Amino acid sequence: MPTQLSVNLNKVALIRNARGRDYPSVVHFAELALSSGAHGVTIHPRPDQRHARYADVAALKAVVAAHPGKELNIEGYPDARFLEVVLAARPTQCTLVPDEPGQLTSDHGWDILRHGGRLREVVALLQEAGIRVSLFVDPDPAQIAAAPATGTNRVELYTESYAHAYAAGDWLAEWQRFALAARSARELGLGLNAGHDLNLDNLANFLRIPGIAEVSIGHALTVEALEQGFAATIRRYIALMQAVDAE
Ligand SMILES: CC(=O)[C@@H](O)[C@H](O)COP(=O)(O)O
Ligand SMILES: NCC(=O)COP(=O)(O)O
Repeated sequence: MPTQLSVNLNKVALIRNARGRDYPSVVHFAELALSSGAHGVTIHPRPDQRHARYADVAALKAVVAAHPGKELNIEGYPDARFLEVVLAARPTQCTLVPDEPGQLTSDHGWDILRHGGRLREVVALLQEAGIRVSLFVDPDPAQIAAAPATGTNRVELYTESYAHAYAAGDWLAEWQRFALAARSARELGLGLNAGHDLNLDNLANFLRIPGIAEVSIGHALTVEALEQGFAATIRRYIALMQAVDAE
């Protein structure tokens, strides 16, 4: 099956929150993402709600429901508030991430060997509600080997180290580490997702690893959209101002 793209809208939400009104609208950008061919949308509400908010979950559920076959993925740390919101909305997928409350961004995968018992309980709770579960993991064969005992459907490989190596021009060893981790996951019967700092430069090479079901991409995708639209938008402003001057 071809790899699916889930567009992470956290950074759209971050800009929205800067002005205290619904502009840019996360719902509107979800519509744009889905109607442009993305298979799904992702948000990662954090406890401080500095970008995606818990209230966005239900709003996005409604948008995705209007696009049959498309998916909503909610990422986050499984504290009581997060689980309450996710269980109420029943997204297609919930990706559990081991974040600290004030964390700038996700920077490591689960230590499943240590937290497997708790993860098993949470995975079961979410699956009983019909939600597919993915666990955010480092490309570490020992952690991946521990994942099936939690009952999780998938793992999401945390790709920051690959993205960093790719940007430095020395990616082969890191790519091989991910390829090996991916193979272990596949052999254990786990579905495979990947994400963090993937972008238009590093993605094609990464996808030569077989069996990646889904990539979720947000930060770079938002910056790339800005870069690709910025000059054209400025030209429209200049043209508009010149037209007024010429009146
Ligand atoms: C789990 C993961 O890698 C993404 O959720 C990423 O952390 C994006 O979150 P931020 O937009 O908060 O950095
Ligand atoms: N799960 C990763 C994700 O949703 C997006 O990460 P990033 O592209 O914002 O780094």
